Amino acid sequence: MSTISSGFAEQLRQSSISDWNACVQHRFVDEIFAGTLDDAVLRRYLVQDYQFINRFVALLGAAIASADRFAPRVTLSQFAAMITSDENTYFLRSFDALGVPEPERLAPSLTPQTQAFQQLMHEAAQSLNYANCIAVLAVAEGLYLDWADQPAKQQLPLPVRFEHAEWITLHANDFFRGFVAWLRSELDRVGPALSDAARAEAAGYFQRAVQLERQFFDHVYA
Ligand SMILES: Cc1ncc(C[n+]2csc(CCO)c2C)c(N)n1
Repeated sequence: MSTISSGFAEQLRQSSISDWNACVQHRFVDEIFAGTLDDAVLRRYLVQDYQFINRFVALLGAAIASADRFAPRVTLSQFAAMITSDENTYFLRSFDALGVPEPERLAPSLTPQTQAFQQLMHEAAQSLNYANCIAVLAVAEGLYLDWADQPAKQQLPLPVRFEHAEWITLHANDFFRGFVAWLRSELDRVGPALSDAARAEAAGYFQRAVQLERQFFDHVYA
């Protein structure tokens, strides 16, 4: 790694900076803040995104299992409890508002982009390697914090519809800020102790995740 002035988390982000910024500045982000997102786009996005949660919770479980000490197990368990309760209702209420029928909520046909992301989360979980798991979590969470919590966007009034407004506030709040800061501090903590090969492996997971995030945003417009 070339940067000496920053920790492992920031080195990883810099290694994917063009895809990272493309996500933060994506058309989807501008449109959800403006409240102008096309319902068909939002619907494709939410239907596919809802299929994340299953593998995502399994990935959290693998991070809990592979952590090197008790404190991170507690933090990750508390986060798992939150996302398996509060977040679920946003999807269900949005599906009601958008008229998404039951089969499409529960078992939609998965796009290649969704399948690729599921596969990545599955591989990271199966590796039972804490740095790999945290690298993928740091993208899935950190990128969402960075698009939702931009200072310039926070000046704007929230969009009127809850489907837009709550998807922003779910990812721009103090609890989520704290969790993302903790994920980054975990990467900084464990990164320096890794072998070069293990650090490269974790970096590979991180970079693949950022690429897939970008493709996921793009593909709901296709
Ligand atoms: C493609 C895609 N990438 C990341 C997230 C963000 N995310 C996934 S699970 C989770 C935890 C609960 O908020 C968060 C923030 C997403 N929704 N969709």
